[in-house]
Amino acid sequence: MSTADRGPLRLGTRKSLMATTQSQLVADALTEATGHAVELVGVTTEGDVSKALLAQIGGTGVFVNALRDRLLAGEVDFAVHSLKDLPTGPADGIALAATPARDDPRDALCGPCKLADLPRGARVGTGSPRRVAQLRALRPDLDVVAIRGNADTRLRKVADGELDAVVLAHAGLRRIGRLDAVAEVFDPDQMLPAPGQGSLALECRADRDDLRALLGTVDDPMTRACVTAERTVLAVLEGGCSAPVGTYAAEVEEELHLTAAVAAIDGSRQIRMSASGHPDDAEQLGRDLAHRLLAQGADQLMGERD
Ligand SMILES: NCc1[nH]cc(CCC(=O)O)c1CC(=O)O
Repeated sequence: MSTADRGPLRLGTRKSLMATTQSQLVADALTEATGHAVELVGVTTEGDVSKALLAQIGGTGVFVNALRDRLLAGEVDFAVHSLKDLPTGPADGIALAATPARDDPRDALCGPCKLADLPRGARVGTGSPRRVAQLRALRPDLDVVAIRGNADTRLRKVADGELDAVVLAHAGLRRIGRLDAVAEVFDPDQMLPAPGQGSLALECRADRDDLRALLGTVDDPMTRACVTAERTVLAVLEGGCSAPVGTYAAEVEEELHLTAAVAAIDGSRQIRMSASGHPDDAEQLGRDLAHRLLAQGADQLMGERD
């Protein structure tokens, strides 16, 4: 039976506002491009129910595995993930069918003022070692507090006065309609985003060639090149989404320009490097840059915890 005979395509998604919003965006783009109706199927993942800090429950895969299980069981046709939540390793039987055009990949400070204007010792919340390390490098005096929960919950801690500010992904804030909370968008020179941040991933079963072709209609090749370079850095450094690794790849005069940094969690040191190459060589570009970081002592920096 071909895809066209099955009725609406079933899109597996997490149930948070951010997830359903980005899934609906993809659904609409697919319907527009192919004429196929798409229906959202909400799935609860381990990352949605666990109260542990992401770094403690292992990070990689907690938002993703339940969706992949539904794909493999044939209960949904494809899934939409935030690409930065996807582990870098391949998943058996699963294909990355498309990476749509990327949203703003940068991090944003949400609070009453810009980072430089926060008072000494201000309490700033984030659960990500990458953001912790870079915040401490920028403002060693801050009290950086570990938090988790969805973006709305984190913003509420600022509104309630429990925290002075939080750092969140600009793309996610836009998707939940909360750009009003943004006081400052960090330039990648100040804070390098997580590999794949701001980008979405469409996955389906690897044996569904019909679906792979259909989903490929919303793929953006330059986004794929950028996130491939970024995620290859992370893979070579053997870090998950909770590693203190920041990356940023973008098209500059038809070349792919990649910057990556590894930071000590206490903010005391950072190793940062850049490289350029052809977008077709994105993986090689990422691999070479990661090896240059390792040659400068990146693995030792990442091993340090406080
Ligand atoms: N860690 C959870 C997560 N996964 C994707 C996003 C934001 C949206 C994106 O990067 O595409 C977020 C929230 C955040 O980091 O602020």
